[in-house]
Formats: sequence, structure tokens, C-alpha cells
Amino acid sequence: MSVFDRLKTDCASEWAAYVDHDFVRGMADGSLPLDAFRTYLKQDYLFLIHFSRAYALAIYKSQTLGDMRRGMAGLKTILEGEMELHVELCAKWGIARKELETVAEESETLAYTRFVLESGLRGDLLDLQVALAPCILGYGEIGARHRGVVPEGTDGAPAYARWFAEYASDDYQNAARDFCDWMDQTASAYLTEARYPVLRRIFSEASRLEADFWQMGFKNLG
Ligand SMILES: Cc1ncc(CO)c(N)n1
Repeated sequence: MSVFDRLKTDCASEWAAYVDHDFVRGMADGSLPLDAFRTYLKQDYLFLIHFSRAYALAIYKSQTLGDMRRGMAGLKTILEGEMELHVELCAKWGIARKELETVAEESETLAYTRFVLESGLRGDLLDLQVALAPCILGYGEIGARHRGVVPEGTDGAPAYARWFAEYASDDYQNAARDFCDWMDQTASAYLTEARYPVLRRIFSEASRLEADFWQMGFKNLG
């Protein structure tokens, strides 16, 4: 069993609340208000900036050149792939790059991103990977489950279909698989049963903060 499967099994309710959140269901059936998606997308741009910093921290926390290379590949995926998707989607929906760069950070964004960074600063590479796992592997699961199929006819449907397609793409799915293998490899070097409860707590909190991040999208709806 992978470390990811073990953590997911032990945090089943937090995991389900995250990957089956109403926000995700609303994207999947097209009913999500576009303003909720816009709020989410702007905050996610800020999220990705800190997420990149967390990958940079993974490089710093690496013990081997192999780990450093994997951290660098992850950093590249975000900086050159995912962030461009955001700029593209935002431009389509009337949010210019300039506006993205000046958006005020919501407390949910602040809490989640700094929690991930703090988990890595305080701990070692494995703590950091466990804090990052819900982000990468959760979006991988959501993308694979919905595969870009959104019923047409609602305002947001094209954006949601594009969004799902990105996370269902081979590139993203391969990056998620690589991440899972990488975490298993680190665990085989560092995981002991004595430290497992700490990792489980990190995974559970990161999953809860992901659910809060979706919920944030519903704030400020008129
Ligand atoms: C909040 C959040 N979690 C995970 C991902 C996937 O990278 C993302 N873009 N945003």
C-alpha cells in the first residue's frame, strides 16, 4: 500500500469532504456560480505562488540530487504549466494579469499556504511531501473523476470543462503519479511507526484546509 493510500484511508472523512465538496460538484454539473469560480481562481493564483515556494523548499530539504531534480520538476510544472492556465482562464473571464497580481489574500489562502510551508520548515522532506500531497493528489483524483465532462448551457460550463481537462491531462496525471512514487521513496528512508501519527495529522489538516479553500469561493456571493 502506498503512503498516500494509507493516509487517505486513515483520514477518509476529511478526504471525502475535500474531493466531493459542493464546489467540485457544482463545477461538474455546471451549476457553480461563475463569481464563485472567479473568487477561487484569483486566490488560487496566490496559492500557486506559495506552492512554488514550497517546492523550492523541497529542493532545499532534499538529501540527494535525485530528490532535488524531482523537486525542480515539480516547481517547473507549477511555474510553467499551472500558473499559465490561471492567467489564460482569468483573461477569458475578464481578470487581467495585473488584477491577479494585486488581489488581496483571503485568510483561507493564508492559512493553507503557510501551513504547508511551516510543516516543511519545521520538519524534513517527508513532512513537507505529506503536507503537499492533498494538493497534488487530490486535484489529480478530481481531474481523473470528472475528465472535462461538464453539461453545456450554463455560464461557467466552458471554464469548468477547461479546468477539469487540465487536471485530467496526461501531464498532470503523470506528475501526480510521480509525486506519489517520490513520497513512497522518501517514506522508505524516513518513515517510522513512531512518527506516523504526526504525518497523519499533517495530512488531515491539509485536507481540511483544502475543503476550506473551496468553501472560500462561496464567500461574497451577492
Ligand atoms: C488550493 C489548491 N490545491 C491544489 C492545487 C493543485 O495544484 C491548486 N491549484 N490549488
